[in-house]
Amino acid sequence: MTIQHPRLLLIDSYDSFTFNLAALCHTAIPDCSIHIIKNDQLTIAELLPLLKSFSAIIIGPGPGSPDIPDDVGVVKDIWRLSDCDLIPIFGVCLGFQSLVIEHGGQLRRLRVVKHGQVSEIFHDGRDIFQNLDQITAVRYHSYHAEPYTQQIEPLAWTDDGVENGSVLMAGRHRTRPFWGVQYHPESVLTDDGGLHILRNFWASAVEWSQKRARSLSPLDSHSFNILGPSWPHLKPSLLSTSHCMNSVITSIVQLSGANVLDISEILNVNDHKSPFVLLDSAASPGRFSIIASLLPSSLQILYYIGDVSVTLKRGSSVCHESLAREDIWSWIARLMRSARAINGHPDVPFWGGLIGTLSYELGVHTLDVPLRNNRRDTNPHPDVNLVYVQRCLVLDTFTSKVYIQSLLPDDWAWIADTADQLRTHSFRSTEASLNSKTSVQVELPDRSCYISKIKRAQEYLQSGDSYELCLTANTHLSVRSSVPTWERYKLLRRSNPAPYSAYLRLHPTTFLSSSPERFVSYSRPPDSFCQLRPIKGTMRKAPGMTRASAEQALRGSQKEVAENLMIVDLIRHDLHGVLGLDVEVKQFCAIEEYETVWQMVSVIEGRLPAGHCHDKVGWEVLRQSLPPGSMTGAPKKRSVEILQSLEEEDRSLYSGVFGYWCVGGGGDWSVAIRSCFKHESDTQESGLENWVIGAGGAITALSDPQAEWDEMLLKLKGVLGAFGAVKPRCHDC
Ligand SMILES: C=C(O[C@@H]1C=C(C(=O)O)C=C[C@H]1O)C(=O)O
Ligand SMILES: NC(=O)CC[C@H](N)C(=O)O
Repeated sequence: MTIQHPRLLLIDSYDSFTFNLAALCHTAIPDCSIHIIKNDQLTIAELLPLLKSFSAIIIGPGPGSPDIPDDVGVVKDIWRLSDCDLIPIFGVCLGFQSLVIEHGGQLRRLRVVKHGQVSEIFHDGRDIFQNLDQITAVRYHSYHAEPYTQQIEPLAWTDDGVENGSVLMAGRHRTRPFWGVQYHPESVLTDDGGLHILRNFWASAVEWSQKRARSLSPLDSHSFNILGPSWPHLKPSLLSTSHCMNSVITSIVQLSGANVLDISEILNVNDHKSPFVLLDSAASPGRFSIIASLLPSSLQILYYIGDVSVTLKRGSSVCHESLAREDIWSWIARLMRSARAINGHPDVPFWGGLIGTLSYELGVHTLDVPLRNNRRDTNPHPDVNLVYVQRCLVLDTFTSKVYIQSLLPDDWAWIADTADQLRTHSFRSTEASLNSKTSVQVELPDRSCYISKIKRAQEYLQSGDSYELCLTANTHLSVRSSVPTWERYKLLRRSNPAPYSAYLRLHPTTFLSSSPERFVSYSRPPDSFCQLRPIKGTMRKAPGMTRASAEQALRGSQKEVAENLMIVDLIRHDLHGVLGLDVEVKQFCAIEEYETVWQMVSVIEGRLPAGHCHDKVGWEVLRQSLPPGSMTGAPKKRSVEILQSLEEEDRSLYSGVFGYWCVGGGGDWSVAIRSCFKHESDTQESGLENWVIGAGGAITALSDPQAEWDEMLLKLKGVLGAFGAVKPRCHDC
């Protein structure tokens, strides 16, 4: 066996932690290359001839049950390898359960399922636990395997006390080179039980292979074609940077007291017939606010999933450009490649570029999960709605500097004119008020129906199909009022100021946001790195509640930390999938204060390997990571399928993202929550505005249905403030 260049085959059962496991193997087994296949990609007959080119197989975790053939695919057959095909195998969670039950062990459901929980693992220091002290490790499982069989030797346990008693945590086959662990070695909170165990497995695998004089055949090109490139594989399109053709011109005005609302009004936000976009850092930790000055000729890009063309609007002129063989993501990337610009001010995150929204279903579609058949009848909103911004103002709320920027050649006259308008304007605090004639009807989700969905979600958690499900529901508002949407936004901003606030009037949709959650931001090359800031854990700001008590309630809660941990692990996987090895959790479960709630926020960062940089990398991360994990649950694909069956309507803009892609190469996209949106045809036809507000929360096995209903209402309440709507009743808010 060639130990210098080991080759691993990692079988993925559609889990959201697979790339974390690949990264751990890469660290544990120096110089190894890893090929990842799905468990239904090859039959055992197709796989067998390839095995001689691999040093070992890793069988990953996954949703479902090891005794359901569709859930494990080829894994079931792998244990039946004949002696001459034998190869060392290491199974994780679902992979381990399969190992045990295929060798005579019993599969049982845990009485109390363990998702995202840290447990002490006991072992007697033998075999793959050699040289290890007691370890703590993260568990994501609903089933466990009982090794009442001659063939499996138990190696580790945990003690769940009255909940589940002693639960098998690791074992090996007595005669064949098969090992496995029930816990997750790749989780960010697993200690030495992660890296060390894989190193020990590898040492045992090498020893076994040497004893058998097993040699490794080269991977021929035919096999390579079947398997695809090894991980980490950076897409060739990520390895070159476009040449910059365009230049940004900037002028800076120092204005004490400048506020984003006044600036928007100077830039004609009150002309409701025209599009307008504002990305507003209305609260800490937000810093820059971006206000576009759109032209009648500004390009608007609209796309509905399923369309073969993209709709391009410039004022009243509309045309359709065929996507030909491209998808919408590559089409946009190509547009931005030609728009690449230089020379903008280095302190300013946005110099011009695309601003707008991407729907939740756009991400669902990327995951290959079927959408509702009739979606276009019930959801008229575009799945992509972006405008190309050539002129904009960026307000640095920390320094009160306003950066006036243009991508148009020699646009100095507009810049000078705008600077003059700002200098002569007397800034005041623009107040919004509700028109007393406003009448609002609020159609809340039905409580008993929502609670029964929470219970159904929990059944999926019990059956091992998901570890966490972010269940949501839409609230519909019928508003008869003469309050323009801009005034409505000001009300929202006042009642629920948030770091990722936004006013996006992008016909046919108007979207108002008071989101606290950044999804992904990426800095401009050459130092491009990506940052994700998932939120899980929400606590109402009750009078007298201090940061310390919020911390105690959130960080001290096993349930809340588990919810957050699952999403952190999922996002690490999403990032490892695009960027390769360099992914790090920079902040775990910190408490942040917002206007009406405390939130628990983690920060995960990643970058391309040294020497590589590309202005498309952030876009690629976005494409591969939608919908946001915090809005789906884990494992993402199965969770999204379940949510599609539980939720009655498209989420549409809610749970998607909004933000920008700057011509300088950076970008920033926030999660579209605590937001509302409406379609312009509603108002035109009936004089009634129909607004939609989505809200929800992560359901885990530990969730109390009533508390989850209350949490959903709490999130909703922040947005209802913009409508002066009768507050929904809940026990706790
Ligand atoms: C589902 C929503 O929020 C999501 C769920 C959270 C939670 O479960 O604590 C927190 C932030 C969001 O990721 C929402 O605001 O509607
Ligand atoms: N993480 C996993 O692989 C979980 C395995 C299985 N779905 C269970 O719940 O037990």
